[in-house]
Amino acid sequence: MLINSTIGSSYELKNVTLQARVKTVSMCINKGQCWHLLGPNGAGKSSLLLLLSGIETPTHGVLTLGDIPLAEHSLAQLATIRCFLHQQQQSEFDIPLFQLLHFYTNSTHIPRKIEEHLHIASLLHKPLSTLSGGQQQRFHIARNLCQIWSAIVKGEGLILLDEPISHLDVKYQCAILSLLQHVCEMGNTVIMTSHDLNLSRQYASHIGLLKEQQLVFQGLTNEVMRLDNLQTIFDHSFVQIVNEHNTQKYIVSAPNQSI
Ligand SMILES: Nc1ncnc2c1ncn2[C@@H]1O[C@H](COP(=O)(O)OP(=O)(O)OP(=O)(O)O)[C@@H](O)[C@H]1O
Repeated sequence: MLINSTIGSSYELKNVTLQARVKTVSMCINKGQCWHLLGPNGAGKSSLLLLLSGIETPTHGVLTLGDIPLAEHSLAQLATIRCFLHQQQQSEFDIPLFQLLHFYTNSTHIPRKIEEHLHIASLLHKPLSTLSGGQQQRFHIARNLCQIWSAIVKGEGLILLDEPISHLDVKYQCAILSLLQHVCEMGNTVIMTSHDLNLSRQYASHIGLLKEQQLVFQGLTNEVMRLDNLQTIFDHSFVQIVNEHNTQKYIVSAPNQSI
C-alpha cells in the first residue's frame, strides 16, 4: 500500500520523455502549489498532464510521486487522491446528471464549496446532452472534484485539469480559478493547462511555458510571465497595459509588431 506515502508529497520529474510528445522535462511540483501550463497548440501540455496523471508512462527518465515512481502507485489507489479532467469530455451515458455523478463518485452529494462556485444542483435532473457546452464543463469539473473531495478537505488532493476554463463564461472562469486557488491554500496541488495568459497570471502560483514539446521556462508566476518569455514561446508580440489605478497589468497581443 503506497498511497499514504503520497500524502504531503511532491512530483519530481527528471529528464522525463514521452515519445515525441514531451521531451526531457525536469521539474518539481510541491504540495499546495497551483501550476498553469501554457504554450502554443501541440506544445505538449496535455501530454505532460497525462504523464502526471499516471495514464501515460515515461518512455525515458524518472517520474516520482512522494519519492516513489508514479508507475508503482496503482491507478485505483491514485483515483482516491488524484482527479484528472480530460480536455474533451465525452460520456456514453445520456442519463440525468445525478445518475452520472453517482456512477463516478458513488454519491449524489455536492459539497457546499463546489456548489457555491459551480452551481450544479439545479442541473442535476437533466441529461448531459441537453446542457450547453459551459454547463457540461461545470459538471465535469464538479464531478472530478467530488471524486476526491475527502482527500481535498484533508489537503491531500492532486487536481489535474486539461483546459478547465474552456467553454466557460468569464464569471465561471473566475469562479473555478478562485476555487482552485482556495483548495491550494488548503494544501492541495493543482496542475492545469490554459490558453488565457491574463487569468493564469492572476491565479497561478507557478507557471510552466512549453514550446515544441519542451518545458522552456518554469517557476514563480511573476518571474516567468515576462513579455520576452511569452514572445519566445508564442512567436508573437505582446504588450503590457497597466490599468489607471496602476494595480493590474494586462498582457495583450500586439499584432502589428513583428519580432
Ligand atoms: N495520442 C497521441 N499519439 C501520438 N502523438 C500525439 C498524441 N496526442 C498528441 N500527440 C502529439 O504530441 C504533441 C503534443 O500534443 P499535446 O496534445 O500534448 O499538445 P497541447 O500543448 O496540449 O496542445 P493544445 O493546446 O492544442 O491542446 C503534438 O505534436 C501532438 O500531435
